[in-house]
Amino acid sequence: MKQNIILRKNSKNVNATIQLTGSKSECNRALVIEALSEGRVKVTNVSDAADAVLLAGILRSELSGVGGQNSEPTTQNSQLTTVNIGPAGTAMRFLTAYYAISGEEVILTGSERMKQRPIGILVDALCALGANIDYEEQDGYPPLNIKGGFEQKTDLISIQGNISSQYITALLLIAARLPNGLKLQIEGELTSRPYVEMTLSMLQQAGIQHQWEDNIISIAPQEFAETSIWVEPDWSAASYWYAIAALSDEAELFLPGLTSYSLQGDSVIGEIMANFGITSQFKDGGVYLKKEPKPIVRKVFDMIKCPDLAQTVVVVCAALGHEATFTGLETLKIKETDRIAALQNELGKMGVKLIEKGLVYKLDCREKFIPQKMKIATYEDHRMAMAFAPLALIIPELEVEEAQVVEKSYPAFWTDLEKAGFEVEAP
Ligand SMILES: O=C(O)C1=C[C@@H](OP(=O)(O)O)[C@@H](O)[C@H](O)C1
Ligand SMILES: C=C(OP(=O)(O)O)C(=O)O
Repeated sequence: MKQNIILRKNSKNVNATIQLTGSKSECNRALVIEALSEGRVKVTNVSDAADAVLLAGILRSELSGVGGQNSEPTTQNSQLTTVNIGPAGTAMRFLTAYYAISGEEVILTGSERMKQRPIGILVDALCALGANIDYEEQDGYPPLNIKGGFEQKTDLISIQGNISSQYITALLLIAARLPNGLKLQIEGELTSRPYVEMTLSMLQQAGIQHQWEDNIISIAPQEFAETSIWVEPDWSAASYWYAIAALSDEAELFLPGLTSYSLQGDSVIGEIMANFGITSQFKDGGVYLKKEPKPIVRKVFDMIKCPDLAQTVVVVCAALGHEATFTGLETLKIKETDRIAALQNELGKMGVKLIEKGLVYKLDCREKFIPQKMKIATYEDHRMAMAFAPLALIIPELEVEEAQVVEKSYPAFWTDLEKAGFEVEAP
């Protein structure tokens, strides 16, 4: 279903309790751990995010011995199983490592955009370890033909750290199941570092120990523990509620289940949004957000540890006319869309420029205006839809194209906005 929606919000006050679904990142790791543990580890609070539901469908049908042959994303011709993970980047990367050691031969593919998202660094690392993987179309990109017959050639692998942390996570997830374990040497800067820490913490919850010394992470061959992993609510999803609070006159929001000790690096949104007068109070098993207006002084935001928050924070700054500078946006061009170009196009509709100067991006709000109506294109990117939606607090009629994109990580987003007093209508 492709559907545009129109958002309106009569008052600038927001008061609601919103139960967010489970973290897509945590859930995707937990599902791979569950599958690799052959059922010793159980996942609870599985996310509603479409990417996680898809991955659960694939991996849980494998667990039950069906081999996924009749499930939706998995099709079988005479010899080969094809697994299609659509737009799910983490699932693509994690399954590449998973199938590399599983012994099955599969074609692993995804959406047209997925075929433009690089995977060569991970494939090279897996092949150096002993996997047999061929490219079906373009070298360095999905679809992949992942063959059986893994024979470990080495336990020491070097990997470039600045393109995507997902390659590193994918390798760490399978490390304990490798006959000789893994020593992973990370070369250069490590982008999205909290996601690697999340992986190691979750492996630890599942009984897998590691050492991290300088730039080498080591995991010995080990058995998974008999345990369960509870998936926390999604802090990246929470960021849109912080943005709503930041653009409101008065906001009192309660997000149950979120704690200050999260595995998710995106929990830093509380600290970021404190600059915009949003307080976070952790009590009653969740977080209360409150607007306490104050002048915005922070001028520089480094997003290298939390790239998924970039669109949220850039849009809030643009809406408030706060001419901030952003760093750490290098990975945004290879996500669901080129997020830099998408931001530039859509912010341009309100006269705001996002100017690229090498690795630094500056917002120029000198020609900013607030239109009566604005139509936002979403570029098959859930975060474009959700990051721009809070603008309905300042733009009388905000149309969001292909609003179903939110399903990737937060399917209830539009109904949650209705709960908070937004009008959500078909055009
Ligand atoms: O490991 C993960 O769950 C993720 C890592 C990040 O990707 P990169 O490491 O490619 O920046 C992030 O953007 C993505 O949404 C989820
Ligand atoms: C980049 C993202 O996801 P993925 O890489 O898993 O497609 C995201 O959710 O913002």
